[in-house]
Amino acid sequence: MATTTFNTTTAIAVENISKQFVLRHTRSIKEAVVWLAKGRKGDLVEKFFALDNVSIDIKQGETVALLGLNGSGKSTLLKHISGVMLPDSGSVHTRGRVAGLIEVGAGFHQDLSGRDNVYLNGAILGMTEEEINDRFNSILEFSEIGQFIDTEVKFYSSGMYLRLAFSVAVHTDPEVFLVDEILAVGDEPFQKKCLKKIKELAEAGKTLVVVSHDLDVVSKICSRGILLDHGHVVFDGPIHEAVGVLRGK
Ligand SMILES: Nc1ncnc2c1ncn2[C@@H]1O[C@H](COP(=O)(O)OP(=O)(O)OP(=O)(O)O)[C@@H](O)[C@H]1O
Repeated sequence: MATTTFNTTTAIAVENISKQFVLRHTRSIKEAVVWLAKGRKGDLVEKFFALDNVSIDIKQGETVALLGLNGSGKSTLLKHISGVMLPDSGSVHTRGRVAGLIEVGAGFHQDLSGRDNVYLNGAILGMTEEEINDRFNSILEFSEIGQFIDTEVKFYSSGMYLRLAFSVAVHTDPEVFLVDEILAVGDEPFQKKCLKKIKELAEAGKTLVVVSHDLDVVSKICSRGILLDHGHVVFDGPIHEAVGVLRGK
């Protein structure tokens, strides 16, 4: 059994986590009747491991890419690191403020304006009202939302959500920054701006965990690659080697 110790240089310690989900597929009435007739023996629902005994130790200031084919468990692992999902077994410890973009619109209230959502989202991410007041103009400027800041966010496009959510997240001054594939909904100039900001965070010694299928981009911003396959870590090492393994080289 792998063990990770949470020492002073550790930013994220994932220890032996497992997560099972129900394999959702429809059952025929016949299958349900047979199951009932047999006295409800066995499981009518099938489960599978989205993460199977995963352990990772990420040091402060490391830039890490979670790689793998569709459904390999990358987003599930990132959600465990962010704390929005809890493991069935094992534990996750993080040091300092964790922020980032896991799902577009998460932490946003549909009926509130962009402005109110900046305060709501900022508070969820651990900023005080004063901190948000001080940074509000900078948040608005980075997002380029302009006059739409007072529009209810239910009328925002997915790119506008992303702009505001990313802008709030980077302004929380996080120790650990997490980014899922969602940058993809931004237009090219905004994506470039986000990547520049992500690089700045890395250069400032922040810890970065990125989920992406864009192997060229992750090769530029990350130094370590963790490759997942069916919920298992199958490779953990330098990014260029990880990309090579994934590409079958
Ligand atoms: N809430 C959920 N309930 C049931 N199954 C889920 C849930 N979330 C994820 N899964 C399943 O867990 C597996 C891993 O999903 P995950 O989103 O972590 O993969 P991924 O590596 O990020 O994939 P992709 O590259 O396609 O985004 C998939 O089979 C997915 O269908």
